[in-house]
Amino acid sequence: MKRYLILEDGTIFNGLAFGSQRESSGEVVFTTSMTGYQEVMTDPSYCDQIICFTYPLVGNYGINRSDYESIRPATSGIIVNEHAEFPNHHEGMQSLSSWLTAKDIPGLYGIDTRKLTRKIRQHGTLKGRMTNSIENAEEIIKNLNAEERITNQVTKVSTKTPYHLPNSGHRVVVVDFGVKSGMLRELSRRLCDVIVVPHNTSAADIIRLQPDGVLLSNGPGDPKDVHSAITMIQELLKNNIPILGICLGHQLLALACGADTEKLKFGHRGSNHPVKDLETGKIALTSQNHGYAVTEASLQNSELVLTHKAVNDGTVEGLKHKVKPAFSIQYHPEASPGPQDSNPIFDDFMNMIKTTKKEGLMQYA
Ligand SMILES: NC(=O)CC[C@H](N)C(=O)O
Repeated sequence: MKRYLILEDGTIFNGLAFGSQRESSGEVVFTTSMTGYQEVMTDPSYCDQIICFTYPLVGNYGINRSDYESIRPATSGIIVNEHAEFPNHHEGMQSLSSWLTAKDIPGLYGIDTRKLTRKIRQHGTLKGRMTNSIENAEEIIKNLNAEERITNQVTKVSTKTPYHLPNSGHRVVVVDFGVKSGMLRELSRRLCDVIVVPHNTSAADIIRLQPDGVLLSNGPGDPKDVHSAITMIQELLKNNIPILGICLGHQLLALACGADTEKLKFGHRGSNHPVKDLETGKIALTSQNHGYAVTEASLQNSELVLTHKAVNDGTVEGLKHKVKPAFSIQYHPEASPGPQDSNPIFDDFMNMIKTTKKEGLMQYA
């Protein structure tokens, strides 16, 4: 069956359908990850986005039990050059195509994904619609241009109720803005007693749980949509609760500390983004998925210090608080998918918790 991608600038890509028959719209973004498509598709930060994979063949090892980053994928659709109909891997449970059908996610294949990627790089991310016919293309293009930006995706993907992953170590409250399972896995590996709470939980409710530390998770959309998080974070800082912010969590920590964020032209999505640690001069290859970034110039008026920078475009990748036990990074130390270079970030968080506990700085009232 034919399927089309119609972009807001009027471009139409003709391809073929796989997965769900449903038509859908979203912000069209590209990822340069060469493997790890299951982790990418199930990362809640892709909510309401259509993901174009630049790697030409996707699906060759199928879908398995262990690579989920969330149970309910939130992506609006995927675009590949070619998908493997007959995957081959000992852990593979089903093909990409049958999984997309089961999850009601539309797929488009057989288009020149290099051309689409170049277009996004030149123009910036574009709104698009995956359709099964182009009869109404003009109207669709008009609607795409008239549509407001999608907002408040965090409310769609955050847990509605708190849940507990009991263990014997530090108690870490994870504020779920769309958390990837990889972050929970990394905390559990370090024996943390994890309590995951909804995105709009107040500081008072978090403090009542007597956390040794708080992780502000990744999540979809514009950080400026997540108003309730700002006062929550400011209160936690006042009480000296150790904080690690990752991706959206990093952007929210920045907003709470007086810095600003901006939308990047086409963002960073992939598993090969070099990031420089400004203290050590070392470069790590990192996994990334973000469309917004903290504005470097805005750090002047904030309580934060720049710690990491992207090597490719010089944007802000890491921050730490001048006096409070809090730091944050824009990339993904849990990888999933991607290189493990930054995994010690979770150990840095554990050490910050230990020091703050030893100094008896946390206030729970
Ligand atoms: N992965 C994330 O947390 C992404 C953060 C934010 N939604 C952005 O696109 O920049």
